Amino acid sequence: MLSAHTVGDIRAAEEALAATLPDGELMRRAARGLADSLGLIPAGEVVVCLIGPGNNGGDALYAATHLLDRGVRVDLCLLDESTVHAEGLAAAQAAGAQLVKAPGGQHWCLDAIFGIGARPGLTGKAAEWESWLDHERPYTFVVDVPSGVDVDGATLPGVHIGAEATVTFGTYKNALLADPAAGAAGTVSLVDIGLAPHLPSPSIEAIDAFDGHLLDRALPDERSHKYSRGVLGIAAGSEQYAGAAHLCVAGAQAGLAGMIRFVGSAALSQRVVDRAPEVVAGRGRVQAWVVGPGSGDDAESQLAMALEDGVPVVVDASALQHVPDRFEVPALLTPHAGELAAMLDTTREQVEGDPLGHATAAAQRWNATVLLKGRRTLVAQTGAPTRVNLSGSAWLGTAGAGDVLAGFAGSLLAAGLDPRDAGSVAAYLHGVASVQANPDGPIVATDVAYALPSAVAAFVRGDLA
Ligand SMILES: NC(=O)C1=CN([C@@H]2O[C@H](COP(=O)(O)OP(=O)(O)OC[C@H]3O[C@@H](n4cnc5c(N)ncnc54)[C@H](OP(=O)(O)O)[C@@H]3O)[C@@H](O)[C@H]2O)[C@@H](O)CC1
Ligand SMILES: Nc1ncnc2c1ncn2[C@@H]1O[C@H](COP(=O)(O)OP(=O)(O)O)[C@@H](O)[C@H]1O
Repeated sequence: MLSAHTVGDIRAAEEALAATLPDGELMRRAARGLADSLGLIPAGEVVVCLIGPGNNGGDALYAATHLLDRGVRVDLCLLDESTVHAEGLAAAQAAGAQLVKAPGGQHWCLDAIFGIGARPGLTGKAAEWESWLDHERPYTFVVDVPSGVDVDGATLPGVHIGAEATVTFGTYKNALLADPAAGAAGTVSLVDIGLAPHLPSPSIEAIDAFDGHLLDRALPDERSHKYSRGVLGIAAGSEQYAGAAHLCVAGAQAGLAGMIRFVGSAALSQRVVDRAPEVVAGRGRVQAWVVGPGSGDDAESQLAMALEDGVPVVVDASALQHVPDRFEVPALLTPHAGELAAMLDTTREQVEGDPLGHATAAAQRWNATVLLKGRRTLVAQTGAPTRVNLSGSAWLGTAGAGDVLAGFAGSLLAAGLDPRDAGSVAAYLHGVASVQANPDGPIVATDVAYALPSAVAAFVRGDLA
């Protein structure tokens, strides 16, 4: 699991760690790690370092001494000569760095304007540097966090640096994992400065290939039978969106439940069973429900029916318009940004501008786990670190992919995972399966469903690493 922490928690941990170390040791570790991560810059090239007033600038100045040692040339632009990290500047200049008035002509750039001490938005000279970057597009590395982003909120309230790569220290920051800020960071690498023992529980987590154990308690064993593995009820699809029923069932069949019951019109049920003969049509006892994919006008009555059973429920698509005031059963709501905007009576742009804030608010508002779909899908639940999904690619933005996800998540819920694990593991494996189905190329939602069972197996075996 990758984890991110808030600025307040990082500062407290850095203080505790620094108290155990000689003066300046933390910055030396950061600078060494940063320089190692800049190995891509060939000797003889010129890198322009944009240096701000704090320790973030200090890190870059000490890293510059290592770059100069291996033959990279370094130009320094100072935001303010009177507040720059003086020892760092002296060290960089002694090693051969040149002061320049403004960036110009360099093909490589290091953003060390602000780190975790930043207020969001760049103005003045820093904003002028950003327009140069935007125009000239040198290959840009960021030190710790892209300058100008909202580090904890992961939003982009004003002018900010956008980069190819970010080198961060100690732990991830919210802005490096969650969108839209994560989109400005490029590829992120983490330098270990010894902070881990001093960090509290994270603000954000991301499942990775080593988290297959999350499925352990929902796996079948030799004593299992179809009922003990969990039965999933699905109320999905309609005359207008018959395909959603098939896709939701296909997603569910790739999960861990032992059986699926489908509830819908006689004609639709017949079509579902024709395609998936393992599915049982009609109501019966279930351990979880999925309601809403393609349900259209039937969504309200289907959700009421599912809630009567008092079991965990996945609420998707049209059923999201009919959620109760507060959920009394474990609930996983799976909106995309447009659907969450309608639920919260705001706009899609507002949700996309602050997914973390809106997903968290919705989780609190409805007493539910909220899985907000997008490039970086979030799974928010009050009182627990929000999970962000890092797997998948833009090819997954294809019709019906959400229906597959809802069915798959429901199947994990029926098999015994809680809504947060069910939603976040489902999003992770859905992304993995989409890439495995056709790396770097087009896919349809059915391809994702067909690739899921082997993604599940590889995750459980630890073979995705
Ligand atoms: N702590 C440690 O032990 C370690 C820390 N490390 C490194 O230190 C970094 C944090 O350093 P830092 O605390 O000095 O903050 P940093 O972001 O460099 O600058 C803050 C200054 O910028 C100013 N300012 C901010 N926003 C602004 C704006 N929009 N426009 C204009 N001005 C603005 C702000 O002004 P103020 O808000 O006070 O008015 C203040 O003067 C961290 O990211 C990592 O790189 C590593 O070495 C590992 C060990
Ligand atoms: N740019 C993207 N990168 C990665 N995943 C994406 C991207 N855009 C959409 N997705 C994923 O694709 C799926 C789309 O679901 P949804 O919007 O509900 O589509 P549908 O209603 O057609 O099923 C979600 O899992 C979402 O996270």
